[in-house]
Amino acid sequence: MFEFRYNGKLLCVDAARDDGSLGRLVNDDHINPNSRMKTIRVDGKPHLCLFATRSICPGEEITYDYGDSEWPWRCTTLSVVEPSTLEVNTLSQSEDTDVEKTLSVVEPSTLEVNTLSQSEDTDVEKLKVVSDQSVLDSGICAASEGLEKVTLKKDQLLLDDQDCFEKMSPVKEHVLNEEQSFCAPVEGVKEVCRHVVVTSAISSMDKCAECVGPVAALKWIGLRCKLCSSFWHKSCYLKLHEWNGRRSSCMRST
Ligand SMILES: C[S@@+](CC[C@H](N)C(=O)[O-])C[C@H]1O[C@@H](n2cnc3c(N)ncnc32)[C@H](O)[C@@H]1O
Repeated sequence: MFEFRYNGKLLCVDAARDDGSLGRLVNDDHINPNSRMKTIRVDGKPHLCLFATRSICPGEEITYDYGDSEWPWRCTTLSVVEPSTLEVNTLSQSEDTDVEKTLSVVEPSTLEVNTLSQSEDTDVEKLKVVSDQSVLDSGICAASEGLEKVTLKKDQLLLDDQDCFEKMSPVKEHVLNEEQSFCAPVEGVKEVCRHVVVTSAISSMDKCAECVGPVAALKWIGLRCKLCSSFWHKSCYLKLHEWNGRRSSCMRST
C-alpha cells in the first residue's frame, strides 16, 4: 500500500496481490526506514520509485514509510513521549544494587522500547536489555557493563492505539547487541548478530528459525528481526532466550 498525491488527488496503490514485481514486497517502517518512495512523472504517467536514504547492508530488509494512515501493524511498536521521566536502572553484574539514572533523550521518537519480560505488576513493565544508539548517545553506556534493566510505567508511553496495547503480548521488540553478550563466548557459536524483533504477519513460506515450523497455508503471526529478516514463533524466541540464559540470545549455534 502506498498513498501519494498526484495532480491534486490522493491516490493509493494496493500492492497486496502478487504481480511478479519486487517493489510490492517492500514493507512499511515509519520509524527507521532505509528508503523513500518518490512519485516521478514519466511520459505523463506517475511512477513510484524507491530510493535508498542510507546504506543498506546485504540481507537487511528494505523498508519505507507507507504514509501517515493508521496502518494496523503499527500499533505493535511503542514510542516514548516523555523521555525525561524514563528511568533506566543499571544492574551491575558484580553488585546487585540498582542504580537509578534519569535518561534524557533528545529525539523521543527514535527511542524504541524493547521488551523482554513483563512483571506480574500490571502497572509496571520491566524491560531487560537494550540500549540502542540513542541511549548510548545520551551518555548512559551501560551495555558493555552488564545487564541493563529499564523500568517504564505504562502511563509514560504513548501508544498509537491504546486498545492494541491491551492486546499486546509482553514481547514487542527486543534488541541485543554485541556489547550485551554478557558472558564468555560459547563453543559452537558461529555468528553473533543484533536482532531487532517486531511482531509481524509472516508469510507461510517463511519458517521459524528455531523449530522450522509452522506448516501453514496462510500467514502466521510471529516475530521478525528487522535487520536479518529471521522469523520465530514468539514462544520459540522466548524459549531460546531462556535456554541461552546468561549469554546473549542473539547467538546462533552451529
Ligand atoms: C506491499 S505489501 C508488502 C509485502 C507483504 N509483506 C507480502 O509479503 O506480500 C503490503 C502488505 O504487507 C504487510 N505489511 C507491510 N508492512 C508491514 C509491517 N511493518 N508489519 C506487518 N505487516 C506489514 C501488510 O499486510 C500490507 O498490506
